[in-house]
Order: sequence, then C-alpha cells, then structure tokens
Amino acid sequence: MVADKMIEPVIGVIGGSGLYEIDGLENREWRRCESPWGSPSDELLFGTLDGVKCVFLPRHGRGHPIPPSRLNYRANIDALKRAGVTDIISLSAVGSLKEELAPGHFVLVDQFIDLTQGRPRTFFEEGCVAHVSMGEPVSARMASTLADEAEKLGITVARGGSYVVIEGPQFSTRAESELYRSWGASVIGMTNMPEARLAREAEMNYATVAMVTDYDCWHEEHEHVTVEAVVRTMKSNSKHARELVRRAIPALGRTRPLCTGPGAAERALDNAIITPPEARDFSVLARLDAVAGRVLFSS
Ligand SMILES: CSC[C@H]1O[C@H](OP(=O)(O)O)[C@H](O)[C@@H]1O
Ligand SMILES: Nc1ncnc2[nH]cnc12
Repeated sequence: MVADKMIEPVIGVIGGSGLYEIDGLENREWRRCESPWGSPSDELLFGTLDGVKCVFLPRHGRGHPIPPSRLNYRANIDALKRAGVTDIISLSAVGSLKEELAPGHFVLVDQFIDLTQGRPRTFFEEGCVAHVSMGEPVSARMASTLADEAEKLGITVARGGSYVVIEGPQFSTRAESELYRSWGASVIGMTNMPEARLAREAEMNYATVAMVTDYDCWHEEHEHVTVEAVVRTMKSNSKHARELVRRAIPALGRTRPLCTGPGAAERALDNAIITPPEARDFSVLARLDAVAGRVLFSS
C-alpha cells in the first residue's frame, strides 16, 4: 500500500445473466452514456448506497438481447470509467468444473483462461501501443471483501479458482469440459474476457463473483447445462447476489489509500505505454481520454 493519495471509490456493478437491477439504490437514475468506442449494452443506472456512489450496467442489456460475442466490452468499460467508477464487481453465472463447487455456491475467482476468439480486447491499437500486466487479473482486496460479506450472509464461498472463458454461444462439448477439468480450472463462462483485460487497461480494479448454476456437461449424475437450468438456479442465486451487492458496496466504498497490492489496477498504465509521445497518433489518442487520460494528458 502507498498512502500518497486517498481514493473515494465509486463502485461499478456489471450484472450478468439474471441480474438486471440492484436493490436498495437511492437517488436512482438510468442515464444513457455514450462512448467513443460505441454504445454500451444499456443505459447506466446511477445511485448511492449508504452514501457510496455506484453505477450498475446490465451486461447483456435489460431483457438480455446481446450475446457474449456481440457485447461491446470496450464501450461498457469506457462508459463505466467515464462515470467515475474505480472498482468493478462483475457478477456472472458459471458452470462448475469441480465436484465440490455445487450450484448455488459462489466462487471468488482469481484467474482466467481466455479462449475467446476475435473479440476486440484492447483500447491500445495502432498509434498508441501499451502492454499492461495481467499476472494477477483480480483485485485481491475486492475479492477478499466480497468473500467476507458473502460468508456473513451464509453463502458457501470458494476463495480463488480459475474461470475458463469460452467464445460460445453454444455450451461446451463433453471432451472440452473434461479438458478444462484436466487443467484444474474451477468454473466456465462466456463473458469475463476481454472484460477483465479492458478493466485493467482502464486502471479499474476488477473482481468477479462467479455464481455456480450447473455442472456444465461432465458430471454423470447431473443434467447437462441448459438455459432453463441456468435461469432456474439464478432465480434462487439472485436473492443472495442482490444481498451481497447490497452489503459489499458500502464495505468497498470506504475512503482508502491508493492500492498497490496483488491485482490492484490503479497505476496499471505507469510504464505500460511503449509508443513514445512523438510517435503517437493524435487521432487515436482522442478516444483514450477516459481510459488513459491520467498518463497521456496529465503533466
Ligand atoms: C444464460 S447461460 C450463458 C450465459 O450466462 C453467463 O453470462 P454472464 O457472465 O453475463 O452471467 C455466461 O457467460 C453466458 O453468457
Ligand atoms: N456451463 C456453462 N458454460 C458456459 N457458460 C455458462 N454460464 C452458466 N453455465 C455455463
């Protein structure tokens, strides 16, 4: 920890399948937010919880019209950054790849295995190249607070685990599912990459609450995953998810020093941009104003 600067956190919540609202928000207002990267999935819901500013975005849009491969992850992350968000809680329905992670359990994942294909995955394209560290993609501070709050609510929680991100939209074959199990991965889903990469580039802390809805298709005693099964389990998970968000926002929203612990993102761009100022393309820099303004435009 470096105590040179205090942060007033603004908590962003990205709601996944089955989570299109959050509870208990005061001063609620849905607002349309534009981004130079295109349109986010939906309007953003602004509000406060116990005085902490927060912003909610339904990942797939209200009514779930947008599939994982067509989400504009860059616009979503850029819009949250423009809204002042410092810390993102990502809520996701996932399949379990381990016997002990049963439907209804929450996993505070700490790693991702990215098998997505062809999704735009960086804000730093030709004209301004950057390479940020992804060794610890999740904020350990946020994950630990989320796990503590979930345990207080009586939710069964696993601290740590790898989330395999597939392209979808189809679920996996059994051979694929067995392969991911042989890698030791914990859960499987379709959305957390490139979301976590882009959050890191935009210097926002990121933590995922992976809510187990099914055993994918490897477990001999459980049905293979279907949307119906995911939605059914999410209906019971969502009460826990909403309670967790209700408690975690005030806990994460306390004024705190700038964090430099494992998975902290707030200074991810220090020493990450390799293109020197004189070689940068000005037309590209304009749309980096929100995600990289701190390093590009401040003296
Ligand atoms: C509705 S089942 C598959 C769908 O659910 C998960 O989405 P999210 O992470 O937004 O909860 C999964 O990744 C798929 O997109
Ligand atoms: N088994 C599974 N595979 C991919 N995404 C999921 N979301 C929920 N369950 C899933």
